[in-house]
Amino acid sequence: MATVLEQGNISIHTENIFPIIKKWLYSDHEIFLRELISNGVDAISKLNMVSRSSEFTGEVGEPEISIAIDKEAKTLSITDNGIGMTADEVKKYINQVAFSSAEEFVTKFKDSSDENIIGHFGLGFYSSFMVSDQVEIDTLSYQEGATPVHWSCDGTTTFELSDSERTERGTTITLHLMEEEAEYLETNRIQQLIKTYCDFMPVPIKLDGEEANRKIAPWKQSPSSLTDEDYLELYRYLYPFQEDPLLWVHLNTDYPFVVNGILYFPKLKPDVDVTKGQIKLFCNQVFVSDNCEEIIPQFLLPLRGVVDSSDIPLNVSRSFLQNDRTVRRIADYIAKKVGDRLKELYRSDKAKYIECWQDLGTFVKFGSLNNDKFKQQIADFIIFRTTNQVSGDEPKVEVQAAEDDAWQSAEGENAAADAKGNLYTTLKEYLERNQEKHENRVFYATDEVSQATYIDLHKRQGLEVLFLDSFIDTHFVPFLEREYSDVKFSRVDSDLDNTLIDESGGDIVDPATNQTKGERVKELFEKALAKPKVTIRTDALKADDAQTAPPAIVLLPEEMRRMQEMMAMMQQQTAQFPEEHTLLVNTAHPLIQNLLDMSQGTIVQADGTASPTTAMANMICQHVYDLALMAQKGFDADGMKSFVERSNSLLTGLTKA
Ligand SMILES: Nc1ncnc2c1ncn2[C@@H]1O[C@H](COP(=O)(O)OP(=O)(O)OP(=O)(O)O)[C@@H](O)[C@H]1O
Repeated sequence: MATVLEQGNISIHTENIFPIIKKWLYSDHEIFLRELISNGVDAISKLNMVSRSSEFTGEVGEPEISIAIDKEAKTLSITDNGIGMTADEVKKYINQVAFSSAEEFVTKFKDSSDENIIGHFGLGFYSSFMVSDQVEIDTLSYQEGATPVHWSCDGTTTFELSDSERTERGTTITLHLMEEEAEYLETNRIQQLIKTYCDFMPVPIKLDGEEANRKIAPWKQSPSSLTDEDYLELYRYLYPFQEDPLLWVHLNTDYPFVVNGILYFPKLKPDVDVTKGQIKLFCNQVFVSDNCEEIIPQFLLPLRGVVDSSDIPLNVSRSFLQNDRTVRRIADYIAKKVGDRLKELYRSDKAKYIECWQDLGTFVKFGSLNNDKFKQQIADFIIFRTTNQVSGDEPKVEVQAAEDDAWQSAEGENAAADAKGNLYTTLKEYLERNQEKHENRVFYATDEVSQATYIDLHKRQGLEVLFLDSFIDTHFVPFLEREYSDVKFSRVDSDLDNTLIDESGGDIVDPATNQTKGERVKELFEKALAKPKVTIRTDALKADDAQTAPPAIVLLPEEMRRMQEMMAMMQQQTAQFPEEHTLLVNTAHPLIQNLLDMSQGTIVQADGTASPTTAMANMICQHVYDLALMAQKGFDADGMKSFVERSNSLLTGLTKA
């Protein structure tokens, strides 16, 4: 073991460290006002504590902090009618940097009050030297027989303590502002600082005799004492000119840490940068910062509102915060409360839940992708718009008031409708409902317009389709597949389910050609299209009336399409329509039958060119293909050009006498 040569205390040279404290302790000069007003509020809280403990029997009076500007003398003064200081206390707490009275005080009076003390580090007062050449304190303690004290310091390590003329209990701090800090002699500037930092402090702050702060912090009140209007009013005040929020969560806990706050779910605007938090961080009603990024879990950043906690260490580096155990537990607590609120809304007012789903959905999905605990908490409350219909011509479910269960469709199934009559379901309900028809298989659509033909095809055969059509769903489908590993998710335009195919007719071999109908159609299209990358598949699609199913549809194999989408996303491009795809020709459609009949009559002419009928049949094949592409929005500019040209020549051919 090494021998200890010497032990001792590390010393600090005040002359060297003092300029650092004054200059670098806080990044913004303007926070000096927040620190001095906080000290005033603390002094008033302390007086309340003392008076409740019966140590002080005098008149407490109306608490007040007043700010006065003297432009001529270039001074700014902050006066409170709080506890004041004796000469000894000034020596103890002011002359000793980094020595706060808070701990001593709270320990001594812990039984007599629930007041919060803001300052704890014993540094805030010295921020006044960031903007002043000289600072004076004029103070009179509440203690009986106390004499008023005057303290003055010009920013060096020497001070002066003398008697004062003061007659009223409390403290006045007078700052002699530096030349370059003259902005703090402007009433507007001070007003703005009070609004920013001290608006919700519980004591009236008077500037030029007028009260300049709101005083009431609704998040510190009990939720039962607040009306919806109170919550909305606070939101409108904090975020003016914004649409009203969808709903809110009131955070309110004292143990094992103190957190109060109100978080609002805003309507998500596409132009809002969700990586930049808009939640305001407070500590004992004092505004600290406009971003809570280190404290709030990332997926909650789109939320707005207030988080107020005296347990978040504010004077440490922000990156350190993320690793702080209490901060992590606070973050978990907030996430859980948000999940609870959604769960509660889902259970108590589904109509509203659905109404908000457009915005909530993105948020919930983002949260599920990013936070495991939240995912587990919310899993059963993720809903999807569905094609599931109320049977027959019965009217669709009306959105109902909370007391009625809007989830119940006319059929008594678990689905609910929004104001437009669109029905919603959870995945669990979908799987249960469709267990017999297609167990562990989910059909989904990502674009109601371009996939309309396919959706219709599924609907007509009684197959339920879910809409996964928001931008986040590209990531959400693979996530669902991981979560429900035994369930297969197929987009409506990928491989068709067997239930959509009519196998009753069989495909009989025609003795004349020795080919089945399917084989003949395939050959016809392969020749006409001459596109080796397009696979021709033939099937008879089920339909009540053969005309209602399309003559052909384009299918994009699920895996291949996803791969392409992913590549496009990585290259930050929009996915192109894949060259490789399948054209399913519906052999049950009369048009295809006609086409086959027509092509049978074709003969190769003596000069080797195709007869007019062959040319027409080719054109129709191409046209059928283009129509299928069109239904899929799979056209490019060249495709559109040749489609128009061909349409014109087809019509010309048809109109020829
Ligand atoms: N207006 C005041 N009235 C009475 N006491 C005061 C006043 N201002 C400061 N003090 C005393 O001086 C001490 C040091 O104040 P300072 O602002 O430096 O630190 P703090 O408020 O304790 O902590 P923090 O650095 O977190 O603000 C306080 O703890 C308090 O005892």
